Amino acid sequence: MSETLLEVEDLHTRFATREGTVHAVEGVSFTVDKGEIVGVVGESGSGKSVTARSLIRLEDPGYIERGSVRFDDIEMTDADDRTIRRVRGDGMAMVFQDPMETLNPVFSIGEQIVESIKVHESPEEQRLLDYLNVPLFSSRGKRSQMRQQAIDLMSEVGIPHPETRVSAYPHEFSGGMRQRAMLAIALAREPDLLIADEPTTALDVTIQAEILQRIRDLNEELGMAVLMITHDLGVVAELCDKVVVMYGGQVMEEGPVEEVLTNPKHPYTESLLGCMPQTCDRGEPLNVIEGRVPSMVGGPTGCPFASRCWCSSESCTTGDLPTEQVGEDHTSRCHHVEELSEPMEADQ
Ligand SMILES: Nc1ncnc2c1ncn2[C@@H]1O[C@H](COP(=O)(O)OP(=O)(O)OP(=O)(O)O)[C@@H](O)[C@H]1O
Repeated sequence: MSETLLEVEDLHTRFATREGTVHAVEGVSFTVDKGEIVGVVGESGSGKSVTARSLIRLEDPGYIERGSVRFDDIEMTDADDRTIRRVRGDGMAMVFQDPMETLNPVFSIGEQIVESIKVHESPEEQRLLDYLNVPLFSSRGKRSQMRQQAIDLMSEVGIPHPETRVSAYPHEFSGGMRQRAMLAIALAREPDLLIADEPTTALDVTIQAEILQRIRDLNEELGMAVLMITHDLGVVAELCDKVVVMYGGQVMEEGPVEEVLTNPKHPYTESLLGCMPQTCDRGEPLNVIEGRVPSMVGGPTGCPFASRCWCSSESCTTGDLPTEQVGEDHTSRCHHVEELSEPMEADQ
């Protein structure tokens, strides 16, 4: 039986703004099992990044209002700084869309990977010795061993000539190489869960495919679970075991990838599928979902997708959404699941 690694339950994350309270994450629940690859998909502004950041307690300037994030039996929502640091040291690691958010321009890539190895090997000691201004690994042997580890990690993520590039600085790397370097920094912590927030969005398709392949290899070789945040259902289809479809800060549909993509049970998922280049006619403009993502100020009333949905009714504009069990491990939060189309034929 699969073992749950991460359990998110009824998570609410808010931002206090001048316009009012932004309900960025509104009662999100899902799980990630050990070794599983889960995709979180949705349009821009649907709450994917804020959800991901809340898991690893990087929600600031937002705040978690309520709900639970249990990682390997640790409750993250009220964990102290030491516990959070320990989890970030070797439990959950995050890769961001913009590598410059993580990479420090004044240190070489190699130094930054070594720093990550140190944090993984000894998160508590590191902190104390940093405070005392004493280097943790002072012996020459240990230093060269870690440098070699950094080179191995760079080679692992597909950086060519790692022996020379270990001394290079972030500005000397291309976008794709920076993304790989960031992956190496995250992997140095040997995380049980890698959270990857749109790690390939800014890259061209060939490099995107290579990085996704690396992530899949690492998942298979190391048994590392992955939470892949993306707006691209193609990435989900290629990489993930399970998918969580988000809209308006809420989970609209969740289930095994093959099942959700061939037999969607939420109009929003159907709409997203209809916008994939693969489902549009050649030479024709891509489909778009009419209307706009709703403002999240003040929180939702009814289904956030109601104003853009072809099958919405009065019941959709008020009250809470039902969670309908539509298959084994497959749920949809829609009043009209029965009205949605039949499963697609395999040859379609
Ligand atoms: N610092 C902030 N202050 C106020 N609101 C914020 C802040 N960060 C995010 N939000 C709001 O939270 C909501 C969810 O944003 P989030 O970045 O999680 O969406 P997303 O699905 O990840 O989109 P994208 O794919 O563009 O990153 C949006 O309405 C956004 O405007």
